[in-house]
Amino acid sequence: MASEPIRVAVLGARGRMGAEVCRAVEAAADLEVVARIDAGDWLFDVADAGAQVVVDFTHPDVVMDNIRFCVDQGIRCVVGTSGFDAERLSTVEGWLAAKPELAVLVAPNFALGAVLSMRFAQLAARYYPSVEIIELHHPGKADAPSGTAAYTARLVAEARSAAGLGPAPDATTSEAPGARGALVDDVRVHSVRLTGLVAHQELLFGGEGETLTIRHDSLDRASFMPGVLLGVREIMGRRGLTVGLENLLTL
Ligand SMILES: NC(=O)C1=CN([C@@H]2O[C@H](COP(=O)(O)OP(=O)(O)OC[C@H]3O[C@@H](n4cnc5c(N)ncnc54)[C@H](OP(=O)(O)O)[C@@H]3O)[C@@H](O)[C@H]2O)C=CC1
Ligand SMILES: O=C(O)C1=N[C@H](C(=O)O)C[C@H](O)C1
Repeated sequence: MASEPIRVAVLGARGRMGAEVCRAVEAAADLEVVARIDAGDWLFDVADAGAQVVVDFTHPDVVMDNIRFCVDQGIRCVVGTSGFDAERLSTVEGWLAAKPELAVLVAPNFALGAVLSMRFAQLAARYYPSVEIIELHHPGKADAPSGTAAYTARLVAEARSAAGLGPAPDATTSEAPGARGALVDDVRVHSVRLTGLVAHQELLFGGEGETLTIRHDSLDRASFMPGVLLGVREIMGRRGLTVGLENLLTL
C-alpha cells in the first residue's frame, strides 16, 4: 500500500521561490502542500494544517522567528532563505538540542551545479595564491553578498588556511568605497544586481601565468526544485541541524 504523502507548508508562498516550490511540491506524488503562508498570514495555520515539514523561502529578517516557531511546534524545516552566519546556525543548534527528534536543513543553494561548483572550489583553493568571488543576481534580491557567496567564501578560506596560504596578494593602497568588494572570511566578494539575471556565481583563481574560473548559472528557478524536494524527503529521516545540500548527496 502506498504511504501517505508528506505534509508540507510553504512560507513565502507568494514569493519568487515560494510559488515555484508550491508548484513543484504539488507535482510530486509523495508530497502535498497543506499550507501556503506569506507576509501577514497567521503562522499557526501551519500547525493547524498538520504540516510535517516547513519549507522557508522568506527574508533574512524573519527566517529565525519562523524556525523558532517550527521547533516549538515540533515541525521539521527545510530552509533556503539566506542570511545565515555562524552565530545564527549555532542558535538553531541550541534550539534543536532541546528537541533532539527534530531536524532542520539550511541550504545556501539548492541547485546541483552550485553545490558542485563549491566542491570544485574547495579542491582548487589550496593551489592558487589569488581568489575572488563575483556573484550576480536579479535586482529584486534583498541581501548582498548572497548567502551562497558567503558560504563559498568560508569554504575557500578554510581550504586556504588548511594549505597554509596567507592573504591573497593585493597592493591596493587607495580605494573608492566598495571598489574592491566586501571582505568575507578574507575573500573578496563582488555583488552585481542586473535585470535579466537569476542567480550566478564565478570564482576566479589566479596563480603564476594562469587563471582558473569556476562558474555556475541558475537560468531558471526550476534549477533549485530537485534540491528542495530532496531536502523535504530527506529531512523526515534526519535529526539535528544539517548545513548544505552537499550532505544529502553522494559527492
Ligand atoms: N537556497 C537557495 O537555493 C535559494 C535561496 N533563495 C533565498 O530565498 C529567499 C527568498 O527569495 P525570493 O523568493 O527571491 O524572495 P521574494 O521576495 O520573491 O519572496 C519572499 C516572500 O516571503 C514573504 N514574506 C516576508 N516575510 C514573511 C513572513 N514573516 N512569513 C511568510 N512570508 C513572508 C514576502 O512577502 P513580502 O514581499 O510581502 O514581504 C515574499 O512574498 C531569499 O533569502 C533568497 O536569497 C532564493 C533562491 C534560491
Ligand atoms: O536571492 C536569490 O535569488 C538567491 N539567493 C540565494 C543566495 O543568497 O545565495 C541562492 C541563490 O543564489 C539565489
